[in-house]
Amino acid sequence: QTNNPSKTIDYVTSLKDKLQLLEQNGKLLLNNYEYIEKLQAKVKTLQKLVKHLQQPQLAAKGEEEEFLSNPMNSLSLIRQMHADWTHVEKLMEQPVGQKQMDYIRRMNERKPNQENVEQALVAMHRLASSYELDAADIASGLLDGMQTDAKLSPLECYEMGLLYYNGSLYYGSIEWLETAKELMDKAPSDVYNLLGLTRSDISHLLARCFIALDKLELARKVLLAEPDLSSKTEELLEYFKENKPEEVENDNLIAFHEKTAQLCGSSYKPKPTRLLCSYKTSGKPFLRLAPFQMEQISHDPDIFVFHNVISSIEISILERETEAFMLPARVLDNGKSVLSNIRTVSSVGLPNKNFSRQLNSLITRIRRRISDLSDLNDSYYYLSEVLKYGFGGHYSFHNDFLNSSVFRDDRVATVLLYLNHVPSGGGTMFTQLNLTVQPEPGKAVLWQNLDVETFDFETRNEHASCPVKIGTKFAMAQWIHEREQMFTRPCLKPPKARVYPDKL
Ligand SMILES: O=C(O)CCC(=O)C(=O)O
Ligand SMILES: [Fe+2]
Repeated sequence: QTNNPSKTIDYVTSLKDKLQLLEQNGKLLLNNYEYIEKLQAKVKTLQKLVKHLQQPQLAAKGEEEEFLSNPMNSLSLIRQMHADWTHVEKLMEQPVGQKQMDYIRRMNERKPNQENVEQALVAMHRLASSYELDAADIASGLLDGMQTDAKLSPLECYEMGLLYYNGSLYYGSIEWLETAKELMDKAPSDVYNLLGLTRSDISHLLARCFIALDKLELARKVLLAEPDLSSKTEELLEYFKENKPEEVENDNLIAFHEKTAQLCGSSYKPKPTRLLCSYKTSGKPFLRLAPFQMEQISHDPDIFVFHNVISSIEISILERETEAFMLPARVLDNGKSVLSNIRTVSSVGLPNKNFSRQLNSLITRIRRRISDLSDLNDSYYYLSEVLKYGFGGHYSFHNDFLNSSVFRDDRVATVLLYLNHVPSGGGTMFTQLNLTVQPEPGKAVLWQNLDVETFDFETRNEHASCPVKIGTKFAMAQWIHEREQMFTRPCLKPPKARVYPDKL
């Protein structure tokens, strides 16, 4: 399916993987229509036969003796009883839809697994918790003030409730379970039953949440209101009390920066500034020919935004050619790169020897442009990354400096280049500056990770990627290192705050 064998399926981020799911669902549907047709054909044949075999019954009704005294009727009945029912039996025994059954079994291997579902549930949790959204709103398609025509069914709401229950977050669980119940009551359907969820399953778990919170009366009320459970209420309560769930901490359900809703949410408005927009023509000589539109969005620390840094053709080449190489991104933890729920994005490091020459040379051109706009020197052996965030995808607040004795050559600045429009969410928020930059294709934002003069850590530029609400976020990050600046930007004062351990 892809030209990179190590590519893992990512249903949350990758549109391609999601499209494939939709396609598979379509194929399963067709397969099932075929199965239903086969079943119907069998039913029809059986009906025809049975109707035929009903004839003696109809003819004899009320006049059985007279009917049987007629030799033709007797012969017919004897023959029919001997032979015809055997045919019916044979027909009944004939298997139906084997081919379709084999198909659905074969498709099992390609279905999302429990882990995939959990990832999607956690992504939804990230949206709910960072944007302070209600379960009922989300379920009805309302995402942070934006009404969409998508909805959740009681089945998904129940799964959310279960996720929180298993992470010992009982209030969260109760909210989702109550939503599941309301949805079920509003539009009752035996489909939910057939798919394995009954109203009493929900009440059951709800009561367990109340017991875990020592709210016995509420638990009793829930059980008494459930026809299937009411007679067993006291018994169940006893059992739940004796078998309270263990306290479990699920790292995936971490709390978010308290400013996320304010800085990333739909009500965020940038503060008016007196800062200027201009064309950047100074610096590298090439800028006199092709200046960048530049906006200063923060002063002390200085943060700049540049427009039209990359063309839509270049963006589509980047997108098309990097897709197959994207893998869940890692963060540095004590010098080691590890997977972590503080950064949920797919990425690929650049340049990459597996890329085509065309792509690598495009990346070199983009990096030269980044170097031009930032007045900083870059070198190909420093990392940059193409990033793709799916729904709920985020990067928790952090600084980009490495502060590690292993990497003494620290990151002096970051340029983040946005490659698409994100319909909702996905901004870059500067948590201490109360500032959020919203992605737009071709827009770049430049901030310093080290103080311009002292090369000390610029902690005020702590930032985060807002969880994506709708759509995906596609971007490229370029971290620029201090060593390359050695001859153009001498360190005026030695960094004071940077204390590295003596030994590597
Ligand atoms: O995607 C963003 O907005 C921020 C990304 C970022 O901070 C990083 O990758 O270091
Ligand atoms: Fe960062």
